[in-house]
Amino acid sequence: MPPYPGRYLCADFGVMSASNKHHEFAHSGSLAGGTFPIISSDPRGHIVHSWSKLPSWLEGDPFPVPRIVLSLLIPSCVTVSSFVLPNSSSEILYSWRRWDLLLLCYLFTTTSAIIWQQMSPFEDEEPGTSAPSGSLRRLLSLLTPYVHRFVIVSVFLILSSWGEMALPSYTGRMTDWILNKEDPSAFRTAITAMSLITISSAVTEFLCDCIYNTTMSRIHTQTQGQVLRSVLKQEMAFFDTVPTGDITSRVTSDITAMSESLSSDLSLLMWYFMRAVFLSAYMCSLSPKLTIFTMMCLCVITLVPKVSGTFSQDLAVKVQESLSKANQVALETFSNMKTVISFANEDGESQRYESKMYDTYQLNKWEALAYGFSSVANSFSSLALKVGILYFGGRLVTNGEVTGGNLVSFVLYEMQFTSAVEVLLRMYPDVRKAVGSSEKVFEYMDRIPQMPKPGTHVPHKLKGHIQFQNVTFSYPKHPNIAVLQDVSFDLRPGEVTALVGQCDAGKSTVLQLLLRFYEPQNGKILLDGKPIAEYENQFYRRKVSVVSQEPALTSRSIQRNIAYGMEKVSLKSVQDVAKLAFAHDFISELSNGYQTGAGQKGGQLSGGQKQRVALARALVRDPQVLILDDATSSLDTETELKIQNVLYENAEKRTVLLISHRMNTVQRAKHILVLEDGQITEQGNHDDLLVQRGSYWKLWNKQTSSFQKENGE
Ligand SMILES: Nc1ncnc2c1ncn2[C@@H]1O[C@H](COP(=O)(O)OP(=O)(O)OP(=O)(O)O)[C@@H](O)[C@H]1O
Repeated sequence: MPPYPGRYLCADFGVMSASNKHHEFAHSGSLAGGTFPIISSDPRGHIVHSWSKLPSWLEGDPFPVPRIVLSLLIPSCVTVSSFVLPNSSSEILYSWRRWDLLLLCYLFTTTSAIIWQQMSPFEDEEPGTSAPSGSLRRLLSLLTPYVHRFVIVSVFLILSSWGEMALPSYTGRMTDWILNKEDPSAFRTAITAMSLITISSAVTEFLCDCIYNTTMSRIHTQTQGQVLRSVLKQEMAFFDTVPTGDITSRVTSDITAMSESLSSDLSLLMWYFMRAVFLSAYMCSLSPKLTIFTMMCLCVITLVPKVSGTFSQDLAVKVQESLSKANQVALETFSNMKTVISFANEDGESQRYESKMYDTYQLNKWEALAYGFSSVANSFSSLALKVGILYFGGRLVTNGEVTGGNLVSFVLYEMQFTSAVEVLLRMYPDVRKAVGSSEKVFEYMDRIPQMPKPGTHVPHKLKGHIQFQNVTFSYPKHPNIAVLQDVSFDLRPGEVTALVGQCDAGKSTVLQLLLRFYEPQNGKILLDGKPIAEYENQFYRRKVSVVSQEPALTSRSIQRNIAYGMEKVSLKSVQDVAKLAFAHDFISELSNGYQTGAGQKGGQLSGGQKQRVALARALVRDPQVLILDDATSSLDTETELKIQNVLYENAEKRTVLLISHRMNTVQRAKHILVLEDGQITEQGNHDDLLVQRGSYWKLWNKQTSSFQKENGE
């Protein structure tokens, strides 16, 4: 099935079919063992896949595997010996004195125990990671909405796989007819039937491929959108702790690897599983003994890819992590190009990138080695299987247990089956690798944001009265450092309140809490008497607007930057707010006016221009609460004064919080809060605070004296 044709040209067997049956076998083995996933989330929001390892009647048994293996020992030995030593089944029960048989039994027991151990699923120690089989099931769950299409695909799949059995079946029959010198017309009929069935099989395969691939493309697109949506819903702490390179790599390359696995590997899995079912059924009808022997050999050789696959999957995860670290360096460098150039650190950044890439190269070498090793190991085990099957098949022929024609058919089926296994063994590590890629994607997709449930409150009228009540907060990255301690204050409607303090006092943190980027550990933040978390998100973000010191603009037109996040805003409204923010004049002078692109991160505008565009962007929403975090720091004194006038003159319309380092911008504020080491130490108006001769007085004196010095007064 495209994009992987699903047929392999084997030198010795001609065109052979491949199968993913082994993969399915391994997982159905774990199901047979009574395992099933339990999905829950830990307190940090990570999805945890845990596994109930054994059925309830076996839980609490400290030695379940040896016990089960020992109980199966004698029947297993009898079964094996019936193949190896014909007519000795009963004899073996009384032959424990024979060292060779005893050795054979223990050899079988050990092998069974190892197989059992290997097939039991992994337990998740790490929160947020899912077991490989869990990921596979999760991959399959993506297909659920398209179940009706898969029903059609399955029907075509069955018909096509069944049709493929015609060639070996009719070849066997023709052999019998030739050997028995039967009617030549029967020979012609057989050839016609065989051709018709094979052509029908090819047509159904084509239809199956078309439906399957269109469905898969749709699933790919949807998954990519789902992951991005899920990432965008995460709380700010997630973006603080997870590097941007990591997130980008998950949303782009990991999803591509995962969808490739869905479209090629999963298609192979389905296709060849069905084929293997038909092959084994036909083989069983011809010689049950030889079929059982083939299956038993398959059980043993599945160990090889299982072991090598686990190793290369671990390596694949490490390579991905290492690559994402290198990407992070490149991303950081490109986004800070001006800093890199101004400090002439191009070589330093190149070296940093090269050193990360060197780490990836080292891991890649191990990965290549592991891949080579697994290929060789798979080839050897496949060779051993072929020899074994030919040996026992030959014995059955000489014993006369199957007819000549049936033997030919059986050998043809068997060759398809073994070559399918051979291809499967070769691709098994790749499948594991793809499943490995999907683990992190699902980790992001299933991550529950650590935020309270979104609120629904949408009042008709909002006054804009903000209250901080005994708020204590530390950033998730440093949970032991309280950035705000027991902070209480009011931002009253119709007033400009200023927040001042030394660097690192926690001023911007107040803003971040107001914007609901983080949740305080203690205390409440209320808007008109209701906790801010109870307000509907869109409504809240429209009513509470912020302009920061370094506003982030996007690479779209200035008009669209001002109207960012709003659906229908006329050019006239945009121009009106731009005039209020004293941005209209400079925008009109640009080559394309409001349609001029702002450049990446607003890079084509100066710091002051960016701040004015950001102010217009906040004002266009007509917010009830406006927060300015050093928002005019890059403006010249004259423009800053003009903007201040606008704010103070329109103060009665809304609640304004002014965070500033420049003391001259805050002195007109009705209420001034002084923040020191995360605590409000003084509050009042400018004159009251100067009289107190406290921290505010010191800050004021410091700035005015340095201003006087600068002006030579
Ligand atoms: N995302 C974050 N994760 C961890 N710690 C942070 C984070 N943001 C700020 N901090 C820390 O919180 C403290 C207060 O920072 P904040 O930015 O609120 O101070 P500020 O008063 O606004 O400083 P400035 O005036 O220099 O902007 C600082 O020690 C800072 O290192």
